[in-house]
Amino acid sequence: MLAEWIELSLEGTVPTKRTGCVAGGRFLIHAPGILELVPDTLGSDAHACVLSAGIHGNETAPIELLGSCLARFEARLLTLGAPVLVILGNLESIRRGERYVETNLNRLFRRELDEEGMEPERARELMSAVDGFFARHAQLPRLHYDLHTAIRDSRYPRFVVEPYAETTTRPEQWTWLAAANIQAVLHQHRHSWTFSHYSKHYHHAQAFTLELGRALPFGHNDLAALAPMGRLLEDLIAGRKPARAPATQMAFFRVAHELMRESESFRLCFADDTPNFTEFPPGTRLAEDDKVGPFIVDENALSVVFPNAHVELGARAALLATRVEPPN
Ligand SMILES: O=C(O)CCC(=O)N[C@@H](CCC(=O)O)C(=O)O
Ligand SMILES: [Zn+2]
Repeated sequence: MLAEWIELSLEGTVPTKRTGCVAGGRFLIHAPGILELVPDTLGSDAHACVLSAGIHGNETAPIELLGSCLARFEARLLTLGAPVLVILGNLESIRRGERYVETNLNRLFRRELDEEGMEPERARELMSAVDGFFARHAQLPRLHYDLHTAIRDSRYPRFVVEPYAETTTRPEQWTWLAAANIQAVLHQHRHSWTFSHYSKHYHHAQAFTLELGRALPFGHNDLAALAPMGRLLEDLIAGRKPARAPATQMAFFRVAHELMRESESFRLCFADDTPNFTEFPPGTRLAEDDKVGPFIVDENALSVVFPNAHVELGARAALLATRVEPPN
């Protein structure tokens, strides 16, 4: 049943059997694309884990990765030892293979949200699912990995975005991520209303957006490159202590500026296929916008992440970051 859950969710089929047994516990289907796994017994290092994918519909590798973890339950190669909320975010955009349908779901995760439409409705449903899940497992440390892939190549193909919030990231997180072959970390400098930010800001969870390579259609992903990340997910699901590696093997960056698309005239002054983390020296003209004028790199070199001139008006068109020391 679990192995088929992703397919059934994408078909829009609500299974008649919404609860049942898995190795080490049971599953509950709360709504399309929202599945909770409840263990009979907690593992020695159990966290309450939210694992989400498909917040952007064209980012398929994380969906395949979660699918292979679920399939391992069926094969009894994995035993549940922690409560896990598995989420497929934007079902209609996954069906269409598009980033979003009407608006970017990953900018809507705030409790004051008053917009109407498919994505705002889904954001409210997902926020409520996360609230209920963390309330049901309040005795456990909270964790949320929101799994994505990036539009373009990257100097660091696998990296995480650490959302901005008052809660600090526990040092062990860096060691788990390093062992999972994450190559870089980008600290956000302000609130961003993404899904991982929601769990960190409102629930004080250890939370990240994980970028796991490039966005490709189903069946074209290199899951071998994600095997260490698959092992980290399986350790979390089993409630085991994950493998560790020195945090210093990752490169750390902090966002210094955010380029916003303020008008129709906005354009980036570098090639569309410029890889993430490409560094531009002082004096480089990075963007032009009739409304706010040009953006020119001042005295410190800046690395560009997620450049996209075609975002909605008022939305983020790129993050500009500087290299920083690894946390102690
Ligand atoms: O490759 C891109 O340009 C976008 C990839 C992506 O979807 N990234 C996330 C990052 C979220 C964050 O800032 O934590 C997004 O833009 O939503
Ligand atoms: Zn994404």
